[in-house]
Amino acid sequence: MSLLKLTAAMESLSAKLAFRQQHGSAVAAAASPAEALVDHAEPRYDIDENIGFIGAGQMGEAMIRGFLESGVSHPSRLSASVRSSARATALSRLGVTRVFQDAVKSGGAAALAASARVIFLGVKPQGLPEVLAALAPHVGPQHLVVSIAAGVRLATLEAGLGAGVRVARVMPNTPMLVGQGASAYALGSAAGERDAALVHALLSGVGMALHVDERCMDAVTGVSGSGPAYAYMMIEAMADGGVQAGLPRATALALAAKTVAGAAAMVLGEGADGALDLTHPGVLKDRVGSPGGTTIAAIAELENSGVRGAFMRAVRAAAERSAAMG
Ligand SMILES: NC(=O)C1=CN([C@@H]2O[C@H](COP(=O)(O)OP(=O)(O)OC[C@H]3O[C@@H](n4cnc5c(N)ncnc54)[C@H](O)[C@@H]3O)[C@@H](O)[C@H]2O)C=CC1
Ligand SMILES: O=C(O)[C@@H]1CCC=N1
Repeated sequence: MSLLKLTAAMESLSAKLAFRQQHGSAVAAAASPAEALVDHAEPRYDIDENIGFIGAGQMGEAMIRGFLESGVSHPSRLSASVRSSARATALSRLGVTRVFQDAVKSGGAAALAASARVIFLGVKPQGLPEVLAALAPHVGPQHLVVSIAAGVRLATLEAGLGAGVRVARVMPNTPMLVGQGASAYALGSAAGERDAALVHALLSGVGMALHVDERCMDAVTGVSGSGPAYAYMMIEAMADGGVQAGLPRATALALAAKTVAGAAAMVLGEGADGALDLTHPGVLKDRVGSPGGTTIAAIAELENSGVRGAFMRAVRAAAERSAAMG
C-alpha cells in the first residue's frame, strides 16, 4: 500500500470514527444512512494488507471481529493459526477461511507467514518464546510482526525473531470488538514511518490508538489493557446497588452500563480538528452533585470506602505484574 493510499485510508477511518463517536454507533454495519444503502457484494475494506493472527482467543478474536465489523479489513485478507478446531470453526463463521494449524507443532507459523504481511501474535506471554522460535525462520523484510502480549518487550521480540525484523508492541483491549478499543503501541528499532502509519490505521479503525514510548507500556496495560475488567466490576456493583434499592435486574444493569458509557463519552470530547479534547472528570463530577443532595451523599460513601485509592492500587498492581512478566 502506498503512503498516499494509507493516508487516505487513515483519513477515511478518522471520518468514520468521528461519525461513530458522534452517533454512539459502535460498529460500521450502517456507518451512515447513505452507506447502509450501499451494496456490499464487492469486498469493501480500508486496509489493503494481508493480516494474520497466531492465536485467536479472547483478544485475537475481538481484534478480528473488530477489523471485520468496522470495515478495516475483509475476511479474504485475514488468516490465522489456531490450536483447536473450535477456534477454526468460529473463524470460518466470520468468513475467515485461511486458517492454519498450531504455529509451533504443525507448521502453522510457516503457512501464516506465507499468507500475511502483518502478523499479530495473540498467544499468552508464556507461549510467546516458542512461537517466536517457530516463526523466526519464516519472517523477512516484507513482514511486520505485532505482539499484543502483556509485558513482553520489543527487545525480546527482536531477539526472538532476529535482528532487522520490523516489530511493534501493542496493548489493545477487548472493547475493540465493538469498535471502542483503547490501544497504545510502541515500535521496534527496525520499524519505520510506514509501519507506524499502518499500525495506527489498524488500531484507530477499531477505537483510539496512541503512540507511546515503550517504557509506558506496563502502565498502559494497568489502565486500558486490564481496565475493561475494572469497569465491568463497577457496572456490576452499581447494578447490584440498584437491585438492592428495588430495581429489576435488567433495568439496573442497563442504566448502570449506559451511565458509565455516557460519562466516559463526556470526558472524551473532540476538538474541531478531530483531536481529543478531554474534560477533567472532576469538573463533570461537580456538575452532578447538588448541595446537600443525593450525589454528594453517595460520593461521601465512596470516599469513606477508599475507592480512589483502590483504583490507583489496582492499576499499579497490573502495571507491576506486566513488568514482572516481561
Ligand atoms: N484478554 C484481554 O483482554 C487482553 C489480552 N492481551 C494479550 O493477548 C494475548 C492473548 O490473550 P487472550 O486472548 O486473553 O488469551 P486466550 O487464551 O483466550 O487466547 C490465546 C490463544 O492462542 C492460542 N495459541 C496458543 N499457542 C498457539 C500456537 N502455538 N499456535 C496457534 N495458536 C496458539 C490458544 O489456543 C488461544 O486460543 C496475551 O498475550 C495477553 O497478554 C492484551 C490485551 C487485552
Ligand atoms: O490479564 C492479562 O494478563 C491480559 C493482559 C491485559 C488484559 N488481559
